[in-house]
Order: sequence, then C-alpha cells, then structure tokens
Amino acid sequence: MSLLVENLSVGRGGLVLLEGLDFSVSAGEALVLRGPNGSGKTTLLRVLARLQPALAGRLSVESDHLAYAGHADGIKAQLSVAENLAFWAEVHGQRGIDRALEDFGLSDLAPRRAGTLSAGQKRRLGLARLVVTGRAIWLLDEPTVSLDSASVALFAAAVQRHLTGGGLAIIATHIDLGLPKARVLDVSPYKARLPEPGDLDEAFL
Ligand SMILES: Nc1ncnc2c1ncn2[C@@H]1O[C@H](COP(=O)(O)OP(=O)(O)OP(=O)(O)O)[C@@H](O)[C@H]1O
Repeated sequence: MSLLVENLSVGRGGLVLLEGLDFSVSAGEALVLRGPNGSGKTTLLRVLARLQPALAGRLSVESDHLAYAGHADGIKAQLSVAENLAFWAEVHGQRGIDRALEDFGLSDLAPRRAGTLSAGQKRRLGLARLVVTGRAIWLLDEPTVSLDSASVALFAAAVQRHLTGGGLAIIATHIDLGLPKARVLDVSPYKARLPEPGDLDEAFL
C-alpha cells in the first residue's frame, strides 16, 4: 500500500498553485501538509483523492483504497450517530461500528440524532466515518477544526492505530497533532510562479 506523486502540478480556477511536487507515502506512514492559507493544501488533497485532475505529473494510487475527509462532515442530520456510521459501513461493504464509536468517544452519543450534536461532536462523527470505511489511505483536510485538546488526542490515537494496522495518512493541518513519527511537507517551496505580463500571448491582450 502506498501513494506516489511525481512532478505533480495542481491548481484551481484556471491558476496553477503548486508545481513539481515529488513525494511518496508508504504503509504505516503519516505525512503532514503545511503551508500558509491559500497555498494549495486543500487543492492538493482533492487531487490525491481524485476529486479533481492534476494539471501535470503523475499520481500513483489505487482509488479503491482512498478515504477523504474534507471540510464538510458529510453527516446525515436526521439519522442517529450509530445509524450514520452503519450507513457508511454498509456503503463500503464493512460491518461493525463499535470500534469507530470507541475511538472517537462517541459510544454514549450513539442513539443521539446527529443534527443535535455540537460542532466538535459532529467533527468526531465525521472522522469516525473514516474508521468504518475500512480504507487504508486517509486524506484529511484540517481534521481537528472544532476539536478540543482531548478530542485532538483521540484523533491522533486513532490515526496512530490506523498506521500501526498498515494504513497511511496525509493530513493538512496548522496544528501539532502529536504524531511523533509523522513527516512534514511544507508546500510553500512548490508555489507556482505567477505568469508575468510578458508571458501572455499578444492575441489575448
Ligand atoms: N473553486 C475555486 N475556484 C477558484 N479558486 C479557488 C477555488 N477554491 C479555492 N481556490 C483558491 O485556490 C487557492 C488555494 O486554495 P486551497 O483551499 O487549496 O488552499 P489551502 O492551502 O488549503 O488554504 P487554507 O490553509 O486556508 O485551508 C486559494 O487562493 C483559493 O482562494
């Protein structure tokens, strides 16, 4: 199990944001993406998750192994916490939600309608979804937003268990997750050069 990126360029809205990215992540490893607001971390994660195409370069990963958690929690408000997780488990052909409930401190909230959860509880449910997918490659965008320090520790422990079990994780975050062995990739050096006025074709001026 691995994810390999070679000379990758990514962008949004017609602009190249990052170019020349080269990295690989293997089973058992976590890669933390860092960089200022707007530098392109979300865009990179969306490309890795195959939600949008790369502009250039190569991405080698098996799509069937990907689990993406973006800014939206993807929670069904009318269903209970347990029903949400059971739904996602079934979608991914998995059984059993107890470990996900325990990992994210949701056991007591299992019967609660998800729409009534607090922001941090919703986020924990959104992250617990990853566990029930049974997928090996977690792509996580700002996973700790709304989480208190105890919940950040729960999340870090869940990621560590995932890595120990042979999974891998790529995580965009501005905070220290407390994952001692995680590698850090600062995307800033890969920032694409903006086109100079002289680069524009006269026909378009
Ligand atoms: N749908 C879109 N259309 C055009 N531009 C976009 C779109 N989405 C994002 N952008 C722009 O792309 C750039 C990169 O955004 P991105 O969300 O990838 O950055 P980020 O590094 O994840 O930022 P943050 O740390 O704030 O989450 C930003 O300038 C942003 O405004």
